[in-house]
Amino acid sequence: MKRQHIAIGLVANSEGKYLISLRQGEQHLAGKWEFPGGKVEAGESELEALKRELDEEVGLEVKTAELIETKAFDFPDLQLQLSFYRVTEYLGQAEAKEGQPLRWASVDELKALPFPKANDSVIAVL
Ligand SMILES: Nc1nc2c([nH]c(=O)n2[C@@H]2O[C@H](COP(=O)(O)OP(=O)(O)OP(=O)(O)O)[C@@H](O)[C@H]2O)c(=O)[nH]1
Ligand SMILES: [Mg+2]
Repeated sequence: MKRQHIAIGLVANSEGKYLISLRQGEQHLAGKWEFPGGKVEAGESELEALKRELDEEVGLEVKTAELIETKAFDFPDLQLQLSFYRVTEYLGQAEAKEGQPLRWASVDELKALPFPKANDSVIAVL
């Protein structure tokens, strides 16, 4: 099985709250909250994927981002390599472009909401 690379964006607003959305329906890990992001496609860098995914999912234009953590995470049927980026500069107003529930959450809220297991360590350092 091939390890799937995923680029994920941590976007904070002026109140220090982070942008999250709810995984739904048919999606892997439906019912969990997540930071916007998705699969790095062939020929794309992680940063390019991060920019494309945040535009497609939440309508934000990422200007600059810094890698804060990368980790491998395995499910029985799926192997992931997750790269978490802190988005340091962006343009636009967040909107749910794929109809997904979208909200801003404080760090305390992040700690209380259900996230995929792979997110534990990155939430802990916020
Ligand atoms: N976007 C995102 N994915 C996460 C997070 N944590 C985590 O384990 N994942 C996992 O990483 C994978 C990301 O895939 P995705 O479903 O967002 O990919 P995508 O946007 O390209 O979706 P698509 O397949 O609908 O085109 C999923 O298996 C998801 O469960 C997170 O915080 N954000
Ligand atoms: Mg996605």
